Amino acid sequence: MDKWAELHRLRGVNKDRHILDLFDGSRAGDFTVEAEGMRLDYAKTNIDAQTRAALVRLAEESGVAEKRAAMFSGEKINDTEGRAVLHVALRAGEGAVIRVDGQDVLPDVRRIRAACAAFARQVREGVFTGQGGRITDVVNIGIGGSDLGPAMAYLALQPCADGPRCHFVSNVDGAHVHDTLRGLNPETTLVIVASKTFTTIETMTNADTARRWMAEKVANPAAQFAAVSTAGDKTAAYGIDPERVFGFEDWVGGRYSVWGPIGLSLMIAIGPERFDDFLAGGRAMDAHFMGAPFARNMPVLLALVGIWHNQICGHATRAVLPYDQRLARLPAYLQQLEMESNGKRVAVDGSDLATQSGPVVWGEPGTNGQHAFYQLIHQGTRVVPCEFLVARRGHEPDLAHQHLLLVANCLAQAEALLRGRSLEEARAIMAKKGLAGAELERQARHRVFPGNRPSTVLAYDQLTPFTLGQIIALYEHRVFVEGVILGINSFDQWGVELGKELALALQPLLEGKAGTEGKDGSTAALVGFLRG
Ligand SMILES: O=P(O)(O)OC[C@H]1O[C@H](O)[C@H](O)[C@@H](O)[C@@H]1O
Repeated sequence: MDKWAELHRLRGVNKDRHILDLFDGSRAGDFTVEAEGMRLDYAKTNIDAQTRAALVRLAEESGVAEKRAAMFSGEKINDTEGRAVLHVALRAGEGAVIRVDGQDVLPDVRRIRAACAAFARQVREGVFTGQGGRITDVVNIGIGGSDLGPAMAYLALQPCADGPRCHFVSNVDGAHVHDTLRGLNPETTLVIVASKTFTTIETMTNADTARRWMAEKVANPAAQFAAVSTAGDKTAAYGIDPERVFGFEDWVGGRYSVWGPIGLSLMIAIGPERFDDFLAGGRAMDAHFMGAPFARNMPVLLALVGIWHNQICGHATRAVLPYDQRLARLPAYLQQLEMESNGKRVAVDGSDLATQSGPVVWGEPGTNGQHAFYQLIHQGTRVVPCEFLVARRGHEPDLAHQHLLLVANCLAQAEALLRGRSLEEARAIMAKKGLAGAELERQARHRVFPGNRPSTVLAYDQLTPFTLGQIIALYEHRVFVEGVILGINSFDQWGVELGKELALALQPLLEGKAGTEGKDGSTAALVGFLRG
C-alpha cells in the first residue's frame, strides 16, 4: 500500500478541526519532547496521537533506522558521489571507531582537530603573529558551507568570542571583500581561505584580492594565510605553508562541515575549549537521535512535523523565527542545509519523486519580523508553519527585563497563530470604538485572525556553545530523516552546477571577447546592456 495513504486520509478527515480543540489536560506534555535540557513543543500543530502514530510508521517503513545506522557506520550513503556521510565523525567521542573502506577515520579527525586547536591557541595567545604584531582580525574567505556555518556560529556565540575579531567574505561581488578589508590592518590580519574543493571561483577570486591587499603592506603575505580544504595539492600550489593547511575528507559535506577545520575561525574566536563544548552539544544530540524511540526522538519528530506540513498539508514554506538576535544568520544557514540537501526532484533510484521535495525555508529573528512580514503569516491566504526558537535566559543579566519582553513576544505570536480572533470578537472591539452597522461589519472583517495556524517552539536554557551544537545537529538529523522519507540523496547538490558552467561561459561575452550567438534573446540583450 502507498505509504502516504493513511496520512492523506487523516488529513482529509481532520482538515477543518481547530488545533485548540485538541488540548485536553495532557496534550502539552504529550506533544513535547526533551533532550539534554532542550525542549521541542509541537502541541500547537494539527497532529494528534493517531496522526503521530501514522507519521512514526511512515518513518519506520521508509527505513530511517537502517539508513541512520548506515550513516553512523560510514557506509557510502551519498551514492551519486560514492561517498560516506560522516560529519558525525567530526564530533564523535573518545573511544569511538568509525570505518570507511575498513579504515578507522577518527585518529585523523583527532589529529587535525588538535592541530587546529594548537594553531588557534597560538593566534589567541599572540605566539603566531602577523608581520605587524599580534593578530587582531581574522578574515574567513569561503562561500556556502565554507562560510555560513562559521559566520552563523560566530555571531551566535558572541558572548564568548574573546579572541581576535572575525570577518566573513563570501560574495564574488568585489564590494564584499572591499568593504571588509577597508577597515583592517594587513599587518595584523590572518586570512583563512576556506574551501573544501579549493576551486570555487568566488573564494579563489576573493583570496587573490586579499593577497594583493596584503602584499601592499606586508613583505610576505603568504605567511599570514592559512587554508582549510580537502585538496592539499591545490593549497600547496597556492603557496600556503602546509603547516597552516588543515585538511578534511570528502565524506564531510560542505553544509555539514562547521564541526571540523571549516570551523577554524570560530575556534580562534571562542577558543578550543569552548569549541569542544560546541562539539559536545552536537554529540549529545547524536546520542539522543541514535537512542530515543521515534515517538520521543527530537530530530525524527521535527522531520515528521515538517513532512506533515509540507508533503501532506501542502504548506510549501516554513518560517524559522529565532527569538534570539544572535541567531540572525540561522535562517540563512538552514536555507543551505535544508534546501541544498532536500531540494531535489529525483529519488535515489533516478525515478521522479513521488511527493513534493523539501520546503522553502525562510525567516528573520523576532521581534523584527513581527514588524515586517508577520502580517502575511497571521492574515495571508497561505498557511506558513512557524518554527520559534527561544532561550530561557539571555547573556545580559542587567537587561533581563528585555529578555522577558522577548520571550513574551515569542509566546504571544505562537498563541495568536493558534487562537486567532473571531469575527464576533472583532465586532465587539469595533462596537466599543463606537462603530455600528455596515461600517462596523466592514472594519471588523479586517480585524479577524483566522488562527488555527501551526507552530512549534524549540526552547532552551541559554544560547551557549553546547546549545548551539545541539541545535545544529538537531537540524542536520531532521534534514536527514526527511530525506530518507522522501527517498532522496540529501548529500549531493547537482543543482548548483549548471549556473556555474554558464557563468564561466558568459565571462568572455561580457568582456566582449565572444559574440552572443546561440544565446536566447533575453540573455543576449542583457549582455549587450551590462557589457562594460
Ligand atoms: O567549500 P567549497 O568547495 O568552496 O564549496 C563551497 C560551496 O559551493 C558549492 O557550489 C556548493 O553548492 C556548496 O555546497 C559548497 O558549500
